[in-house]
Amino acid sequence: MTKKITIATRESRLALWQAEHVRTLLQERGLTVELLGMTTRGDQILDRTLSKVGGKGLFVKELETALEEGRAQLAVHSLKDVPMELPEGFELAAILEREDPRDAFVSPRFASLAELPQGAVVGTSSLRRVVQLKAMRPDLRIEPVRGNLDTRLRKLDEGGYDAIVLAVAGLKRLGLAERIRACFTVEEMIPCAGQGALGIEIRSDDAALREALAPLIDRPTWLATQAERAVSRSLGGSCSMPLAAHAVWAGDELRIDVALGHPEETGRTLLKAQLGAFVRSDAEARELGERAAQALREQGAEAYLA
Ligand SMILES: NCc1[nH]cc(CCC(=O)O)c1CC(=O)O
Repeated sequence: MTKKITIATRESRLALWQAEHVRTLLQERGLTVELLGMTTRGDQILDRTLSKVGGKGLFVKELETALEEGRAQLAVHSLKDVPMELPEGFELAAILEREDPRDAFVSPRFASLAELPQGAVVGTSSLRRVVQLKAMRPDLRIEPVRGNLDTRLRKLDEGGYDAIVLAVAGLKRLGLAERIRACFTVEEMIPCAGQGALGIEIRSDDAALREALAPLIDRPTWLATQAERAVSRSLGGSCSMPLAAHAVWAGDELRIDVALGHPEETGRTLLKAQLGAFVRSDAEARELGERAAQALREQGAEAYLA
C-alpha cells in the first residue's frame, strides 16, 4: 500500500485527537495519511437528547458516506459510539488497545460522590450513568448535560451542576485529566460496551486496507469488546438504553459485568450479573456476552426493554 490514506473524522476536539492518533500509528508504519474533517448530523443537533433524534448512529452515518464515495478510506470512532450492527458494506477492521475504561467524577467543589450533599445536582445525559448513580445515591437530582467535553465542563464551571460524570479516556485524551476528582471503579459504575477503545471502520471491499490495519488490532481488547457488544446486540441493540457491559481479563479468563436499568423509571432495581469464561475466539467471546444477556433476562430484563 503506497497510496495515500484519508481518514474521515468529526471535528470535535476528541474526534480529531483520535484521528490524529491513528494517523500517527499508520505513519509509523510508513503510510501517508491525511484527515478529512466533517460535521455530522449528530454534531449539528447536540442541544437535543440524542436518543430522541435517532441515536448515536448519527455520528457515523456521514463518515460512512465519505467512505462510500471514496473521499476517505477509513473512519476512527470511539467504539462505544459505534452501533452494534454496521450497515451492509462496512466493517470494523481494527480495535485498538483500550485506554482507561472508567468513568470520572468531576466537580469544582466535591472530591467524590460520597461527599456530595443530599439532593446535589449531577449532570449526565447517559441513561447508563443515571441508573447507576441512582442506585448508589437515590437522593441526587440528575440533570441532562449535552455537548462535547469542553462544553460540558464549561456548563459545570458556570455553576449549573455540583458535579458531572464523564469518561476518563476522553478527559485524558484531551489533556483534561487534572479535572478528575475521583474515578469510579468498574464495579461501582460499570462502563458501557466499548468504552475507552477506538474502532477503525472501513469499506468491507477494501481488503488491502484491512490487511494494512491488522497490526493495529489489540487482540485482548478485540475479544473483550466483542463480548460487551454481544450483550447489547442480544438485548435489542439500542445504544441509548441504560445498559452497562464491561469485560476484563484475568489470565485466560474473560470476566464480564453487566447491568440494566429501566429507561423511564430510572430508580427501579438495577439488574446485574457477573460471568466468566475461558475465551479464545470471537465466537466464544460473543457466547459469553449472550450468556450475560440471558442472565439479565432471567432477572426480568424483558420488563425493562421498551
Ligand atoms: N458519548 C460521548 C463520548 N464518546 C466517547 C467518549 C470518551 C471516550 C471513550 O469513552 O472511549 C465520550 C465522552 C463521555 O462519554 O464522557
